[in-house]
Amino acid sequence: MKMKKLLRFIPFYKENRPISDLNVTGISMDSRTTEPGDVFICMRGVEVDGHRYAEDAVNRGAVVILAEKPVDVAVPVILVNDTSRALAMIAAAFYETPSEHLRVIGVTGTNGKTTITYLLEEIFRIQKKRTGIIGTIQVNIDGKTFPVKNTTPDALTLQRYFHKMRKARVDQAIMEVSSHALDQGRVYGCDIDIAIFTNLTRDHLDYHENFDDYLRAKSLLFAQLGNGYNKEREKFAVINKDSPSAHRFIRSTSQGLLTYGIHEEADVMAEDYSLTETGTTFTMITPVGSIPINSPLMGMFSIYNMLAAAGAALLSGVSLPAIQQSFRQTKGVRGRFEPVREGQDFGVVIDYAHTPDSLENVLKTIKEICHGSIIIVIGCGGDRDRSKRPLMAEVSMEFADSVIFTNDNPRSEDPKQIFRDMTNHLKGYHDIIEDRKEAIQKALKAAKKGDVVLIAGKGHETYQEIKGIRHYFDDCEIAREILRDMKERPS
Ligand SMILES: CC(=O)N[C@H]1[C@@H](OP(=O)(O)OP(=O)(O)OC[C@H]2O[C@@H](n3ccc(=O)[nH]c3=O)[C@H](O)[C@@H]2O)O[C@H](CO)[C@@H](O)[C@@H]1O[C@H](C)C(=O)N[C@@H](C)C(=O)N[C@H](CCC(=O)O)C(=O)O
Ligand SMILES: Nc1ncnc2c1ncn2[C@@H]1O[C@H](COP(=O)(O)OP(=O)(O)OP(=O)(O)O)[C@@H](O)[C@H]1O
Ligand SMILES: N[C@H](CCC[C@H](N)C(=O)O)C(=O)O
Ligand SMILES: [Mg+2]
Repeated sequence: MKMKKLLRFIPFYKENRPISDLNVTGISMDSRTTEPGDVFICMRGVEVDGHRYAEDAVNRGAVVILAEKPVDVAVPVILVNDTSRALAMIAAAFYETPSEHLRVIGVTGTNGKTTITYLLEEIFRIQKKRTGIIGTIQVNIDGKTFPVKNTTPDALTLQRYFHKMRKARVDQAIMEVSSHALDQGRVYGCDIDIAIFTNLTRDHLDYHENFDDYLRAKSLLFAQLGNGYNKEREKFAVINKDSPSAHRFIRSTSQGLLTYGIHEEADVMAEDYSLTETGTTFTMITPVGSIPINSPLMGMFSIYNMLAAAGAALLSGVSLPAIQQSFRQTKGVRGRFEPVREGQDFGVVIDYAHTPDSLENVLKTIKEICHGSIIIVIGCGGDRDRSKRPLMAEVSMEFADSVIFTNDNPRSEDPKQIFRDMTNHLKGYHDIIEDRKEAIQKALKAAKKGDVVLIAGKGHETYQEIKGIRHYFDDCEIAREILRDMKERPS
């Protein structure tokens, strides 16, 4: 493709040499994987500055460099104000602005993104639509899966996936949009039709300067709504009206608005709800009528997730009975309040709660259904927000009867430091067992009839990252193994 053609998507640039006929065959943002014929884009990263690698990229065959400041290389250099935005626009252009031709729903917020994307996927599948999902667990394009490194991929990978979706004739794309992604402009070149906001509570304050900065990043999704190429379809923001930050998100967008909630007056609401051991029931009130909902999903937070999904589905033209059917049939999402049943007489739940708020929600839900004691196994991830560690520990101590702190993904950190951050200020009794398998074993062996063991923090993850190495580890599989073993060899 002609470089000039790609540059048409960038409002302002300056070249140090004429590039009139220059052809590029690919885009690269990493000198380690640059290929001959690529345009190399220098990104200012969190760890290093990509401008340093311009020469390496040229040595690997890059034919032109896009940068924010002059770099001394033997090929033409194009200067732009912001390479993150330029990457997003050029990647979209290179793949023929694929999101413009897809219907795209983007979900942001601290908790509930993955769950809502899967609820929506189930709804659209019942409608016989071809779906594409991009998120924490994996990318899934009409049944074909791809592993992921980030919840929201970098701009180049993202556009490549949208392109794949177009080729697979996907009707509906559904993606999670993280605050890191918004801050780094990963979704800048995306044409999003419906943007959902779930909630905003404490997380990622290692990356964002403070809570307001975190909120500002999240609200970019709504500020950008309608900036895409497709001006024919109306765009909508779907906002949780019960969130204390709702008004900030509502104010950020000039597009259509649909609100949902339980306590505040909203367009889509839940009334007469009841939370039981087998799920939730409520009446869903919407602008097109009311309908009873009966779902195996547990807890108040699940009602919010269903309202958000229902709001976006209604805006996409799905009927109320189809939404009702989907919520009734849903199997839930891997690692989200996932029960493990091996015939034992106590409950075991695997859950991805890794923020103080999600942990509190899950524990409160268990408290409502558990007649015995609650035993929790939990840790906090390394190289992530330290400020949430004491809060997660406090929530565990407040709601559980027995607490075992253990490793999550320590990453590059010393696990002992993570435990100190979690427990230094605690007064009550708790166990610390570094080895996660041993911790799970202790919890399961201690459980009595009617108790519930919550194994929190890692959900669907099938690895444990220790000092840069990912070791195979699956909470659900380990719990099953131990439970079967306990059945065969009762003590
Ligand atoms: C902290 C963070 O967000 N890091 C992300 C960021 O990497 P970075 O800025 O650190 O990159 P860098 O290493 O400094 O390199 C800068 C540039 O130089 C280039 N480079 C570097 C070295 C070299 O030899 N040659 C070269 O060209 C790099 O390719 C890059 O373009 O940009 C990369 C590409 O987009 C991301 O993959 C990477 O995510 C890392 C893996 C990560 O762990 N991110 C987490 C914190 C994250 O983003 N999480 C969110 C949300 C999680 C949630 O759901 O709660 C997510 O969306 O996943
Ligand atoms: N609406 C909600 N409000 C609060 N907590 C929730 C909500 N939905 C789910 N949770 C809790 O948060 C955990 C993570 O849920 P989910 O994976 O859907 O969130 P996410 O926003 O995708 O998280 P991540 O930022 O890691 O991608 C769940 O295991 C559950 O404990
Ligand atoms: N996507 C989140 C997941 C955290 C999950 C938890 N298991 C951890 O490793 O901290 C993050 O990268 O912050
Ligand atoms: Mg997620």
